[in-house]
Amino acid sequence: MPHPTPRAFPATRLRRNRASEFSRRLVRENQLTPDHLIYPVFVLEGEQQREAVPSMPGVERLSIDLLVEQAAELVELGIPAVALFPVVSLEQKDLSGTAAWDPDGLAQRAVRALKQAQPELGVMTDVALDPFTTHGQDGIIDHDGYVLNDVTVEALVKQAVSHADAGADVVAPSDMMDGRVAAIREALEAAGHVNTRILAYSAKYASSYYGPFRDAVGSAGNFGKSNKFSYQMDPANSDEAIHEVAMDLAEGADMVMIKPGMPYLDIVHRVKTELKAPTFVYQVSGEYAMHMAAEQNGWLDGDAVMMESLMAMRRAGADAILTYFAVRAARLMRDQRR
Ligand SMILES: NCc1[nH]cc(CCC(=O)O)c1CC(=O)O
Ligand SMILES: [Mg+2]
Repeated sequence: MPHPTPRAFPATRLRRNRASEFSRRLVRENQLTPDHLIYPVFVLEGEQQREAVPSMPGVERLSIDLLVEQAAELVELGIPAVALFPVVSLEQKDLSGTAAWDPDGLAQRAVRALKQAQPELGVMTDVALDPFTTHGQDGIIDHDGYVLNDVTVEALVKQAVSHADAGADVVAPSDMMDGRVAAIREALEAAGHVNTRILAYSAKYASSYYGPFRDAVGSAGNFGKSNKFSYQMDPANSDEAIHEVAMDLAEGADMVMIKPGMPYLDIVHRVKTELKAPTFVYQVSGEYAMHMAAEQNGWLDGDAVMMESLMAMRRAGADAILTYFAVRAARLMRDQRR
């Protein structure tokens, strides 16, 4: 599209507005504030437990008591929500991930503790079986290791309802089974949870950028050399993402997610412009790890590329961003306002 009133140089000098900070601010087309951030956290059993994740410098797994302390800072910083990822021991895992819908499971207890301590902080839960299966797949497998769709959906429904029963504000199926949003929505309605939001990981790609996350939740070891190609999307596809998102919206999703982030911003842009629904993006563990590695080597300015990467997601059309940088970015924004 040509500019509606094309004018020639020197009547137009595009550098004029860039000449001062005040005019750069006035013509800035996109904003990034703490309102746009969601903080993913890894939850551990026990008390006063804090474990570093080596492939994610600066990220720690926390026991519920320490997570509750962290939640106070999130509220103070103006971050609207957390996304919980439980880390359970191998003894609690089995072939079908039955610990996932235990009403007193780690995620369910974490939800209750957070909602009690910080009622205004939105709590999102991950609906998928991978933290709870011995094989590390997101669903229940047959003898050949194929993840069974409809059997898995039944398990996911139990998991999602148990999260809502515990007080989760948003359940976020990240499993990529077909039909799970409709099934979860129906069960939530039947259970009276009419305002529980569903954030559907609608276009989740079979990405190698998830490596550090699998270290963090301890699903990597069991997972070994297998992959998730039979349910997560092929990175070569883009129309298919529109199809996935449209279906999840039709099934009752309130918000949709594109994942990973920076390598998939074309998808974020298409989804937002074509479907016009609340569109979130996940800056995943591998993206975080790359930024941190470059920063620690002195190769990139960490704060600057962090903010640039987040703004790029906003510019592409993301309404909110799940990012391990949420706290660091919100602290930086607070300090810059002072
Ligand atoms: N349900 C699995 C899940 N939920 C979030 C992530 C990745 C998040 C990240 O890399 O930060 C994954 C990884 C996977 O599909 O194996
Ligand atoms: Mg789908």
